[in-house]
Amino acid sequence: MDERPEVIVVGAGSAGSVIARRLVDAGKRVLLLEAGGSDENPVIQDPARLGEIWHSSDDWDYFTVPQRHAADRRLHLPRGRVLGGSHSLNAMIYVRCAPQDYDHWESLGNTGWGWKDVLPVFKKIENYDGPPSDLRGTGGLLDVTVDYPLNPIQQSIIDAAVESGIPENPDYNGEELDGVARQQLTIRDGERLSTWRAYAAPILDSPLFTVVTGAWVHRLLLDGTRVIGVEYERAGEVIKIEADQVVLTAGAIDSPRVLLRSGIGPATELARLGIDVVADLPGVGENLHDHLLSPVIFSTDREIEPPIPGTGITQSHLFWRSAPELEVPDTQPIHFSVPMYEDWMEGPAWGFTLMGGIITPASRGRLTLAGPEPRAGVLIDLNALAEEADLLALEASVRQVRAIGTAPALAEGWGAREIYPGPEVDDDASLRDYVRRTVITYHHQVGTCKMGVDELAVVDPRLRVYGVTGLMVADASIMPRVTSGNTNAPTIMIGEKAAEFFLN
Ligand SMILES: Cc1cc2nc3c(=O)[nH]c(=O)nc-3n(C[C@H](O)[C@H](O)[C@H](O)COP(=O)(O)OP(=O)(O)OC[C@H]3O[C@@H](n4cnc5c(N)ncnc54)[C@H](O)[C@@H]3O)c2cc1C
Repeated sequence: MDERPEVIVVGAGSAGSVIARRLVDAGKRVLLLEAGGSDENPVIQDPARLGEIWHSSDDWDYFTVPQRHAADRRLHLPRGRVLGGSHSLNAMIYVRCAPQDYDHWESLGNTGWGWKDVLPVFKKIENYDGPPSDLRGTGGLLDVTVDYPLNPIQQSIIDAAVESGIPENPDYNGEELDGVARQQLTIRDGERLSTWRAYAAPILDSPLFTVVTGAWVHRLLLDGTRVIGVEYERAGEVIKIEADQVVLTAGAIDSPRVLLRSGIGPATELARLGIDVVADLPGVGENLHDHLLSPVIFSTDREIEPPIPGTGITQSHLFWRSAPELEVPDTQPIHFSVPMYEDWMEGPAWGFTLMGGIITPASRGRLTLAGPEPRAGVLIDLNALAEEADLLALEASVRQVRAIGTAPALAEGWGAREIYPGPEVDDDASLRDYVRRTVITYHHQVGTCKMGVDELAVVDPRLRVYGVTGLMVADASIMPRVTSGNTNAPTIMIGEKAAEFFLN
């Protein structure tokens, strides 16, 4: 870019790609800085190869600190370090989540974020190929498909859930979430469709748009409390670049990381790290939370087919309330056509996995810098399963999917036999122990730069960072409370809202 950018967007992930597109469309000169590289790797584009990218150079490959309530294990937190961000390595499931989630955000003082406000944004995003509905969008940039072939085991899992008393829901993004359903996926022509591909890549020819990959932003540049640009490292060189505005879209781990390195965060902690305090914002890195899973793995009498080309290893899930009085479903089991063994597990090559899962966690953790240097790393404490309520809900979800595995469509249709937890896990205490030993992330970290009007809020309801000017944060980190379901669609919505705020 020869001319000075008007806006620097940091991170070409789910939200950043959307914001960049909308700002360029509105005539802004945008520089998009992405730490990772191209998304041309065929593993990324093939929906069936989900997971192969973990621990590769396209994964930030974060780990938590040992989790006290999860058998002292360090949980792996893959995050996309590549164009498309985590949308380049996620399961592509599109869930708008519950209307009550957004009404709750609004009730916290976040005017403009209620369901009535965000529903039109979701409709604008979508190009949905399911049955027509006033609640769904069809002209958006992001293809959302339900029109794909199901692996036979996935159809049997849906049938078994119905046999267990769970209603089938033809559109969990419609009237209500509850029920078992085939997943709606962001796939186009059999290939992953990230927001990078759907929004940003088509405007690469624009003279207003510059994308720099391999550009790892170390910190913000400030003039007093005014953000005037960023400092980034590329191929060993440290580069400073100025702009009128900076939008941080580095995700729930890296956005707070950049803020902390820039002196924006809890004053006492920054002082301890030897970082000059620019703005004392005690909420930066706090309120970290995530959805959690625990696997139930079954063997089968007959071989399960590998994924049909262009489809993935998970194609169905269900939303269920572990207590009927709950306002929204608190569990979301997800179903895989393969056995998802942990390192210490063994079993046959084919089988299937029903993951028990919780989506309204009460536990809250935090993250902070391990040291002041960019490479010092980050200490991530999810505090997984710290709250009894989370354990109870996850145990209920595991019990439910164990029962689904015994329904005729699976037990008789496939000879399904539970191998993990297995028959020896037959009472409450051993189930609790199993859940603590096997809990893993659902990959939905949020909340570390939360939006709000209280003393722990990092951004205001228009996503401007408190205490400084010229800076927005607009990604999954701003969610005050995680949505009841997968976080990609909500994050894309946040990107769209951020662009609207920026331009108006
Ligand atoms: C394995 C996995 C599976 C998932 N499955 C699903 C799913 O099926 N459905 C769903 O709804 N959600 C899913 N999620 C969650 C969803 O993908 C995320 O919530 C969403 O992508 C978050 O978007 P974001 O914009 O906040 O961050 P990201 O998409 O992670 O984008 C952040 C970007 O910023 C870049 N970046 C970070 N730091 C810097 C820096 N300092 N300088 C420059 N660039 C930087 C990163 O490389 C990245 O490209 C999954 C996540 C994972 C990891």
